[in-house]
Amino acid sequence: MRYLTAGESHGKQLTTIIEGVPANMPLVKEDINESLLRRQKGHGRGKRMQIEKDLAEITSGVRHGYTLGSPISLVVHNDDFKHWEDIMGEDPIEEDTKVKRVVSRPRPGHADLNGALKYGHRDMRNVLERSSARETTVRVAAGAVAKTLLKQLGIEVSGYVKEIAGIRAEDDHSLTIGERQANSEESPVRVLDKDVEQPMMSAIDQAKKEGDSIGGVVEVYVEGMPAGIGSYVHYDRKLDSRIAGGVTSINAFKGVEFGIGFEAARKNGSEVHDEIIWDEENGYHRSTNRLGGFEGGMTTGMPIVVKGVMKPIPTLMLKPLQSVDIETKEPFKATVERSDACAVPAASVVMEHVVAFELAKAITEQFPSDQFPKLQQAVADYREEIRCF
Ligand SMILES: Cc1cc2nc3c(=O)[nH]c(=O)nc-3n(C[C@H](O)[C@H](O)[C@H](O)COP(=O)(O)O)c2cc1C
Ligand SMILES: C=C(O[C@@H]1CC(C(=O)O)=C[C@@H](OP(=O)(O)O)[C@H]1O)C(=O)O
Repeated sequence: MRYLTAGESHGKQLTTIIEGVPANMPLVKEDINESLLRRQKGHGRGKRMQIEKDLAEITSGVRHGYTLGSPISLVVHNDDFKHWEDIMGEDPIEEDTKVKRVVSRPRPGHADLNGALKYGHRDMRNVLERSSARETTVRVAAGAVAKTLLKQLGIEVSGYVKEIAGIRAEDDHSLTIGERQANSEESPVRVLDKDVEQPMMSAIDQAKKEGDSIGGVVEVYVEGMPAGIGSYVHYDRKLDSRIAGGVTSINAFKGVEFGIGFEAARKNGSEVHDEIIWDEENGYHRSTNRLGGFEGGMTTGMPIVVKGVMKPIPTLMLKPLQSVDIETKEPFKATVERSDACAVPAASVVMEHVVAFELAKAITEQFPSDQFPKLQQAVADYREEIRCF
């Protein structure tokens, strides 16, 4: 499976084309829209989310509720486009109108300056429209298709917030994945630990009041992946590496950890690795899951636990950072009309879907996947084979 996305933040629409989804898999647009709605929620979002109501239109690849095996294309319209039609339209405009609207002031922390240098855009709107995290809408839509596939193979993926502005949620290891999903859905900051919900919300409100922004850490938890998915034989088939690449490709994500992550650097080997045990009912498994479900680029069959760190939002409402106008070379301090103060809760939904896509991709590479019922059978057979191995 693979996908591409197209679309600008204030353009007409966002599009994704997903290739490689097996034929005859049940898929309805409600599966996708539920995910899109979840991404829009979360305390700390700015005014844009009040304008948009993200809904996916399936424009190809699905017929009567089943996939065809042909590319699936999904479209999400930007409701904000109506306010930007004259700026974002495709038709040529008068030269003097154009000059007045040029964005010549790169925002620190964004793609603006580097993108302008690379593509030669003197109007940095040409960069910022595409580099915006608005694109994560259709990444979530593609991930929702992946989640639908995984769910029907008994694999569940859940994303939630672990930390905002240094306030950390305690992990209750007894929580099932169903409880993780339900609890995060109920929380305005998508956190499982109720004790930190209010402090996190207050930290977001404080940052908003000060016109500043905050970041955090999100976690994705996966249950039901059989052992041995991915590969050790080549760098580009290692599944943990693909997941890490996917996670750091999300706007504002700066790092990834599996299991105890960076903490492993401060521990002895005896405190890091997971001992192997076996019993008749479950086959091979581990007494601990400190490595977060991966060894040698492959799943161990234990839950996958992966964290991503999101930097604070770069656009600051009342504390604009210094930059340089590329036309005048004069320094300036950027003023803005709107921005999110914290998008960590929304980003946990994005990461959930990005991880789901990598997992579905790995599964469809490893098993025959032209026809969904055959894929289901192959995965079931493999589960039995490794249980008895
Ligand atoms: C869900 C989500 C919402 C975001 N909202 C904003 C925002 O309102 N304002 C902003 O300046 N950056 C926002 N960002 C972050 C920027 O898109 C990102 O920092 C920028 O594109 C530069 O990319 P980089 O941080 O990965 O280098 C958001 C990111 C995500 C994942
Ligand atoms: C539109 C979304 O997020 C946007 C991501 C974003 C950025 O710079 O990344 C900037 C803001 O856009 P605007 O300037 O239009 O207010 C966010 O609202 C979204 O998540 O759907």
